[in-house]
Amino acid sequence: MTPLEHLNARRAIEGQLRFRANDQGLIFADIDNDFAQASLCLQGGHLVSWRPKDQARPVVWVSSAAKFAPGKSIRGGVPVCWPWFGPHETEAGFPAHGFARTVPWEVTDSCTLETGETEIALMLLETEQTRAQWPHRSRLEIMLSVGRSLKITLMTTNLDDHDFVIGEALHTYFEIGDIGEVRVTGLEGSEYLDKVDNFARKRQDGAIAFNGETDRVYVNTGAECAIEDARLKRRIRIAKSGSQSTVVWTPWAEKAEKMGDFGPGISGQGGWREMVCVESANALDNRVTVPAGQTHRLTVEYSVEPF
Ligand SMILES: O=P(O)(O)OC[C@H]1O[C@@H](O)[C@H](O)[C@@H](O)[C@@H]1O
Repeated sequence: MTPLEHLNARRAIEGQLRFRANDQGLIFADIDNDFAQASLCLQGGHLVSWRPKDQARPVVWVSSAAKFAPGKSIRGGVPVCWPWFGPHETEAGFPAHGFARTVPWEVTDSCTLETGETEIALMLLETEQTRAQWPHRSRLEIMLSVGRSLKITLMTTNLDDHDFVIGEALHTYFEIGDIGEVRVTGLEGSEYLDKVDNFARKRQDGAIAFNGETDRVYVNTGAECAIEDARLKRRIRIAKSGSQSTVVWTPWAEKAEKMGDFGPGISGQGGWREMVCVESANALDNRVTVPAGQTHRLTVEYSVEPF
């Protein structure tokens, strides 16, 4: 049996969940149940897409130019940023947003819930690279429940005899009609660090609308957010727990051009216009101390309603 056949024999669910490999050897879990379709790349524990069946367009966006290759991060989906967010504090050579999104994970469980939703759980596999960059004994797990809503829990367990500090994010790319026509609500009055203005501390006045590169870490907020999308006539709700930061990011034209993997988009105006990242995080002021022997959980739930 090949590893893929073995995985399908142990963890596939007839009519709901099947594993496949791409031409680069990456393995994906494809989920199709009564409520939604989704695809998850085992590398990075990275959900690549999610479309509830009552939606014509996916809710989790992935670039048509995304690379699906060993050791490469995927442009779109739900990258798992861990055990740090942004650049590493002291080591400039370590990858931005940590290593979790580019290393192999393994499937530890899969099942159908009583509701008919599909649940899948994965665990990050330690490698020489992860041990060199993270010299603490820990276990990182992700649990996804795919249905009309999408629930994700990221679980960090400290297996060491000392406390450690993590930064983390579920760096979700949401699909939208056009960046010029959406508003993000829920962060009114919150304090943020503005990454496009040298991390200046500011306070959010009203809902967020976009007319240029935006890269903000809202701190000390566990608030539910929503993306109001006038063009796709839908509101995406983002509820969370165990997360005190929310990152809002759009690269806009110039940065997207430089980054080079946003694709032309459905409109042909640039894929970057059809996504916005609203990331449930613990970053900067809100990095988390995980005491020895304890588990920290970050949970999100995404749902969609007419707008
Ligand atoms: O290109 P990456 O590493 O996936 O990061 C994308 C963006 O991720 C956001 O979370 C950061 O705030 C941005 O500064 C960054 O550009």
